[in-house]
Amino acid sequence: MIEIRNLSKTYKHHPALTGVNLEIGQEMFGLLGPNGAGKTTLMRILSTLLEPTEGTVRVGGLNLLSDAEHIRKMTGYLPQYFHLYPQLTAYEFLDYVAVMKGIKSARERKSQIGEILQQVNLADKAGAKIKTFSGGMKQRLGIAQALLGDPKVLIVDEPTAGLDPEERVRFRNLLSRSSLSRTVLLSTHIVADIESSCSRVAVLHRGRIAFAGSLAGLQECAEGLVWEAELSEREFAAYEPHEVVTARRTDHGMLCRIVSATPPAGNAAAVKPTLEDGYLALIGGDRRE
Ligand SMILES: Nc1ncnc2c1ncn2[C@@H]1O[C@H](COP(=O)(O)OP(=O)(O)OP(=O)(O)O)[C@@H](O)[C@H]1O
Repeated sequence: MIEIRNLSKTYKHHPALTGVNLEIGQEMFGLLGPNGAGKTTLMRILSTLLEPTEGTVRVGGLNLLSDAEHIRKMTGYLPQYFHLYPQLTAYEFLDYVAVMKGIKSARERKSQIGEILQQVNLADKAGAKIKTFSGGMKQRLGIAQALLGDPKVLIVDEPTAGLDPEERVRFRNLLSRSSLSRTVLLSTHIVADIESSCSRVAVLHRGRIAFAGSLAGLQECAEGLVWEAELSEREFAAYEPHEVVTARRTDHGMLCRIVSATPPAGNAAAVKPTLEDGYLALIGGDRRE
């Protein structure tokens, strides 16, 4: 559905994306990366809001530059930060967005909005003002506006940051359901969001694709690099903080999970990597920043 070839974006002299190649089918695809990796830049390009400096993007066979208008109609986008009108009701807001998206028939708007409000579980809040909504309800309304027009591609930028665990699960399930009939591209730096809902994943690191493939493949990036060891408090304090994934106090010191090419001294045991270990092994020392 989406084909990205040799894509680069430079802001003045700052390279935000360099030589990105990716293929995304009709699936729920995760884009993982630390802050500043270039996730938002990539999503804004795919949403036709930003022009690339170099490279080509095809969406459903159409070229992003020459068919931008067509692609915009096929794409729903939920940005990381978006403006909601607090004085409007959920229904009024969605009706306004639907008009902006070119859905001219009032009857068609009413039917779509009713259906989408059901999908995002806000049907009983249609007449409530947005200023009374919780963070999770606002995110669900954000997805509702992106779903208007039944887009073939849904692009969602860090949607779960700031949500409580229950709302995060609810939101992830909503995206999974949406991906049954379309391509969903989910950007996040929360590994658990990818683990629970995506079929494939790419890791963006300093503007480059460091990995693209299955979740099992990402996990394997840390094969042979993950250790569990009980460290004394002194050994623990001497450790590079970015190499310690978890540390729990015990009667004898600290029980640590460590991602490192060299095993910790003493009683370290090699353990099976998790998806998070694979991601941390790839982005490595950048966690120091
Ligand atoms: N308009 C801009 N002008 C100059 N530099 C920019 C601009 N927008 C982003 N950048 C820089 O480009 C790089 C990638 O930014 P981007 O926002 O795409 O990353 P991100 O992975 O989405 O990060 P975050 O999770 O923090 O939003 C960063 O170094 C950022 O400072």
